[in-house]
Amino acid sequence: MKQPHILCDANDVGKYVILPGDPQRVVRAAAYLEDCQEVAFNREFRTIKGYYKGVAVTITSTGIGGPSTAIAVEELIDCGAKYFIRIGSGGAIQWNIEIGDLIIATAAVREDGASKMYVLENYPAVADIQLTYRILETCSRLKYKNHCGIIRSHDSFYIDNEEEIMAFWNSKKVIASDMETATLFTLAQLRGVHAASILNNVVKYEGNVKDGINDYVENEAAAAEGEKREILLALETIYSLHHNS
Ligand SMILES: O=P(O)(O)O[C@H]1O[C@H](CO)[C@@H](O)[C@H]1O
Ligand SMILES: O=c1cc[nH]c(=O)[nH]1
Repeated sequence: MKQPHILCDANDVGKYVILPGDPQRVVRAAAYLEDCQEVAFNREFRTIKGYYKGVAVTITSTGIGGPSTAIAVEELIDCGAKYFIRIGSGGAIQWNIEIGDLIIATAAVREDGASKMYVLENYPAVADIQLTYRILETCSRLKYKNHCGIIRSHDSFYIDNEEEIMAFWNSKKVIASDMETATLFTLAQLRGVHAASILNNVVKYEGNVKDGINDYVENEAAAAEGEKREILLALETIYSLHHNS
């Protein structure tokens, strides 16, 4: 039976799933797969399947935010998915993180609404330790610069008191923001599947949040390189997992 939102069934989805937010990132990731085909594209949920060095991989976009991520993850689990690696974009909140650097989340502050519908706020949103460790090992083998730590997942991209919030989380040593990881981690723990999250940093501040942000710096080439790296890191991790577990 096809799932109502992702429009996939068990024949379309493998054990290993990569989760970008953006449906266009699915298309860019397809370039790294062999025998790749689009399985479905409904609303924000675009799914492709193919092989990376002979290992079956599914890639599904979650759209932006917790609600659509929860829908995608629930339906993918129903189709048989067991391992999830988010490949997102994020905004650094520590100033040593450059555009295109990879951020590997150990846990996420639950500022999302979706995970709160599942379980109390004091339940932690933590990454799967073994999967995350394998990502870190793969990252050092590929010699990709990375920052590993706690991130925060929020629900509102545009807010009035953003600098205040950034300064607060900066002081708590939280390293980046995104909008999906907390929902993914919470749900994966509750459903007994494995989840990890890699973000490509797309934001660098001019000035310092504590003294006032002057501007955001953009660097499209570095951001594109970061995206390429997070795709390859996820694929190489899956390959390593498949052959060594
Ligand atoms: O690029 P993706 O994976 O969508 O991730 C980030 O980008 C979106 C905001 O622009 C949010 O979904 C945020 O988490
Ligand atoms: O600053 C950013 C950039 C990407 N995604 C976010 O949630 N925040």
